[in-house]
Formats: sequence, C-alpha cells, structure tokens
Amino acid sequence: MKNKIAVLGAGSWGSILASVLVQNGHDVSLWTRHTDQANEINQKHTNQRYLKNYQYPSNLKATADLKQALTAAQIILFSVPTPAIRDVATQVAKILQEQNNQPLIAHASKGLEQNTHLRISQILEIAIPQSQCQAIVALSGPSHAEEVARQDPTLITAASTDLDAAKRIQDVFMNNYFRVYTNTDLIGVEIGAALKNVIALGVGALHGLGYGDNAKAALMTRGLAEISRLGVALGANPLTFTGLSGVGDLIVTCTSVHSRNWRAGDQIGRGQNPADVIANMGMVVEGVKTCQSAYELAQQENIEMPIVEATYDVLYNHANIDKVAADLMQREGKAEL
Ligand SMILES: NC(=O)C1=CN([C@@H]2O[C@H](COP(=O)(O)OP(=O)(O)OC[C@H]3O[C@@H](n4cnc5c(N)ncnc54)[C@H](O)[C@@H]3O)[C@@H](O)[C@H]2O)C=CC1
Ligand SMILES: O=C(CO)COP(=O)(O)O
Repeated sequence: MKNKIAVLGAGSWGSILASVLVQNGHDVSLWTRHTDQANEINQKHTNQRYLKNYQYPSNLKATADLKQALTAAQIILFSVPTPAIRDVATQVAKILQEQNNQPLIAHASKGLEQNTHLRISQILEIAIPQSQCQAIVALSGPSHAEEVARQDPTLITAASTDLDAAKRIQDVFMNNYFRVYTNTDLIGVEIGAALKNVIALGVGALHGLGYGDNAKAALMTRGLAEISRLGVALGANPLTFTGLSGVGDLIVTCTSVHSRNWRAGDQIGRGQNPADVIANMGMVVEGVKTCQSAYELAQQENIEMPIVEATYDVLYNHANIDKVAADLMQREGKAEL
C-alpha cells in the first residue's frame, strides 16, 4: 500500500531513508530547513554535503516548507539530530493541530536529550499530544547511510510498545536489501542506539592511541555490559542488547570507517582537541552530548559505568587520555557477570 510519508531532516540518514521509501513506491516529502539543499535535491537529485556522488530517485521531493511536507502525511519520520528533536516536534505538533491530522510517528535518531536525559520517543510523546499521533516507533540498527546507498544488505529494528505500529513501519521499509524486524522493547532499543555512540568514541580513541584489537574488543564488550546495566535499570529487556540495536549497532559503530563517532574518537586519541574535532566533522557526532546525559543518568540511577565516566572525563574535564585508559585497567578485580 502506498503511503504519504514526511521525512524530517535531510542529512545523510534522513535523505537515504527517504530514498529507500521512494524506491518502495511511497509518496515521500523530505523536509530540510535549507532552501538551497531542497533545490539541489529536487533539481540535481544530489545531496553532496552529506552523501557524495549518490543519485537520489528523481521522484523524491524535498521542501523547506514544513507545513507542505506534513500535508496529509500518514507517517512522519524524524531524522534530525537529538538536540533538534524537541524543537522540530513542537513545530510539527502545531501544524498537525491546524491540519487536524493524526499520523503514525517514527524516528531514526540516536541519542539522549541533554539535561532531561530523555529518550527520543519520550521527547516526542511530550511534544506531540496523543490526539495528534497514532503511536511512536523507533527505527534502529547497524546501518550506515553510505552502505544503504549502495544497497548493501542492511537489517534494522522497528520498535514500539504498539506492535501494529512497528509492523506498519516494517512494511513500508522492507525490500530486497533492507530488512526490518519488530521489537516491543522500545526502552532497550533506544538505550542501545544512544549509548553505542559513546562506546564508539572510546573505541575510536583506543585506535588513535595505537592500541590493537584486544583492547578494542574489550572496550566493546565491557561497554555493552554498561549499556545493558543502564538499560535494565530503566526497564529494558536484557535480550534486546544481543540484537540489532544492541550488539549489532555497537559492532558497526565501533568498527566502521563510516562512523562519525568512531572517527571523532580516533582523532581525539591522536591528540586533537575534542571541541575542534566535533566542529570539523561537518555532521552530527551524537555520542558527545549523549555521553554527558548518560554520565548524569548513571550518577542519578547509581549505575556503575566506568567507560562512560572515562569518556566523559576526556570530553568534558580535559582528562589525559593515556591516564584514563591506564586507570580503567587498574580498577579492582571484578566478577564478569
Ligand atoms: N548517518 C547515518 O548513517 C545514521 C544516522 N543515524 C542517526 O540519525 C540522526 C541524524 O543523523 P544524520 O542524518 O547522520 O546527521 P547529519 O549531520 O548528516 O544531518 C543532520 C540533518 O539535520 C538537520 N538539522 C540539524 N539541526 C536541525 C534543527 N534544529 N532543525 C532542523 N533540522 C536540523 C541538518 O541541517 C542536517 O540536514 C542522528 O541521530 C544519527 O545518530 C542513525 C543511523 C545511521
Ligand atoms: O548509527 C549509526 C550506524 O548504525 C551511525 O553511526 P555514526 O553516527 O557514528 O556514524
């Protein structure tokens, strides 16, 4: 069934998800706040700043007019960085009220809000009244835009407490290279998605420091233990962390050259100033702000998260990165489980 879908955010992820949806036969309106970017997508079918040399389907329509993008939308997919979610969702709620529309809301963003420590679906739930929204679905898993663009096999999860809503998102995205599973553990999926970026910063830093695969595998594994500990304390199913949005996304983000978080960590490990690295990336590095939220959340919930704490110290307290890595090794002996 053909759906009218609004995709909000035309960075690398939103624009390629919009492309998948168009290829699947849906009527897609891709919203960006930049008119020149909308013009480039509509006229040249490119989005050079975000996905070099990729040709978008000619029937993908981009617009800088949010009202126009949302008109008659049956599904709205948010794909803006976490810090922008609340503001964009507030604008969306106002328009939906005027249009008297109640679409299904999905999001593909990965992070925790600063100060509130909220997951994306929680922010959306607050910003968009229930009367304006059928349900909320989170889309997550090991999926770099650059490889979806090549139509490499990609598997992700659509998570919602409303299984029918998750199935609808599964249906609109599934094709021969994009396979979608459903999951009702929204908390686990969103926590895995947000926290893997923090661990990838750390693994990238180890690479930059010159450490080998033993150290990186160790950080990934113990990082997953921290993610699971936090997730379970917040109500997640521990098994979710063995899935696509848990270990799956952790692996891809900690090992892929496409990962902005890994690349940022690598440069920091080589001695560059974290603020400069983030400023020069040209795309969002979600793990940096999420690290602060995760650090505060761990303190608040009294959860032991030494890797998150070490990453926080490097990013926010100018801690010496060699010393931080050495200190992690000097912690008292522990039971693994
Ligand atoms: N790039 C990827 O392969 C993947 C990204 N993600 C997630 O998707 C989300 C978006 O990431 P990307 O597209 O990669 O980021 P990006 O940095 O490539 O693009 C972000 C887009 O959001 C727009 N934006 C930023 N602030 C905004 C605001 N206040 N209002 C409206 N638009 C705003 C920017 O103009 C840009 O078009 C992130 O949470 C990321 O973790 C998830 C899976 C894969
Ligand atoms: O979430 C992602 C891959 O699944 C993207 O990770 P980066 O933001 O580190 O590129």
